Amino acid sequence: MQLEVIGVGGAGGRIADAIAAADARGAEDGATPSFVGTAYAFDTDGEAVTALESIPVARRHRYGETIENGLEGNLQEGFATGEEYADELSRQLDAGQPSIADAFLVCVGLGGATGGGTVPALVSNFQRLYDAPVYVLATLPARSELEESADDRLEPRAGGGNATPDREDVRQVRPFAEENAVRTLDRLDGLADAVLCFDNDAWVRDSERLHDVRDRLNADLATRVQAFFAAVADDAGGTPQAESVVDASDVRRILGSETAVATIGYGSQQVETGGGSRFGLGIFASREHVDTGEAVRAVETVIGKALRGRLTLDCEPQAAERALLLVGGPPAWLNRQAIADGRSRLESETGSAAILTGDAPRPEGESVFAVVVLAGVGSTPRLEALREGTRPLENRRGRERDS
Ligand SMILES: Nc1nc2c(ncn2[C@@H]2O[C@H](COP(=O)(O)OP(=O)(O)OP(=O)(O)O)[C@@H](O)[C@H]2O)c(=O)[nH]1
Repeated sequence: MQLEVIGVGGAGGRIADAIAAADARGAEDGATPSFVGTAYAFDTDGEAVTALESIPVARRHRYGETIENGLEGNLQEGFATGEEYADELSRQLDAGQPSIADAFLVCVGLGGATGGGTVPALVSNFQRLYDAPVYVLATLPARSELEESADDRLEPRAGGGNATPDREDVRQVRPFAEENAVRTLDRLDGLADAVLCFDNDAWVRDSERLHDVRDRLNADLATRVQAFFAAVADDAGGTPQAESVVDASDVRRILGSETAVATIGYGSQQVETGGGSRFGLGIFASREHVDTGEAVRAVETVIGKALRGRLTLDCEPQAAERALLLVGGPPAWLNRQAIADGRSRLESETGSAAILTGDAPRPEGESVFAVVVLAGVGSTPRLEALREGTRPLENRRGRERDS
């Protein structure tokens, strides 16, 4: 499946960059089919786009030249900027092949103003211009961002003890991040076909600051995005030897077109492939004999990890209206019965009959993996808490407006 990947704002750009990097690595070592058509990064912050590594410079676009260093959390300004620049940004996609994309994946960190402000107008434009679905990949803010910690205040500065926070530190404290996130989600309602969520709060450990670990988080997220979309067949002939092919229209059915929230689970395990891989010997891996019991255990293990490990957004499987299971790896390891059992397990854990299963043979692969996509998960505890946390403020504003 081919995606146009568009990162907007600081987080969006970095996540799109991490996805582009994963795609390039997969294509280079021949283990994973490429799934990124063209990747773009759009930001009001010139420094942030300059710092990217994998998206070609010509596909990075700084907009809003009069805005000096990003919008620093002012979402109202963000929405106005988004409306103003959506056409300019949409035109950037003419450099790629948007008309043949199977879908658009718009990446954004909810909580800021640039990405959260621009993405609704951009998604609306894409819906008008193209037939393919527009999925939003959105991070939810970490609670630790909401206020400055004592550590931040006391942290010694290089060159001698000045506790005045620099610009980067100031931007790590986002008191309105949750409120902004909810407002952007509300704006996306009815515009995006689906919203794939990644909850920063659940992925940052207590002792860590998001800023310090964001590359790790982005790489983890990119791994999941790649495992999912690269396992979906292209129109151009399907995944080689897949017994059960899932294509872009199946993904469309699972993710839906009504801005359903989706979450991704992932598990992988290295397996013995008889030494073949990079140098074209991988074909032997697909032919070699693999002990059936071992193959069954590997498939069961990765499906268990995908279902019971950490999801990109925590939820109970039974909250899902629809679900997709993709199992990939060296063909000899893809035990059909174990995959069928995984499907039954997914059916019973979600209680949903709307389940699709596919396999993704990777002759050059050295691990077995499973991706579970739970879609239509509704209001998860985390999303509810976000909305609850921001409600008093909204009510207060409502009352202020009314008075
Ligand atoms: N996973 C992840 N989350 C990030 C990253 N950077 C920022 N975030 C999250 O995304 C939210 C928005 O931050 P940015 O994307 O930098 O903000 P922006 O859209 O550029 O908007 P302004 O800085 O307000 O102009 C933050 O509140 C964080 O929760 C990142 O690299 N990875």
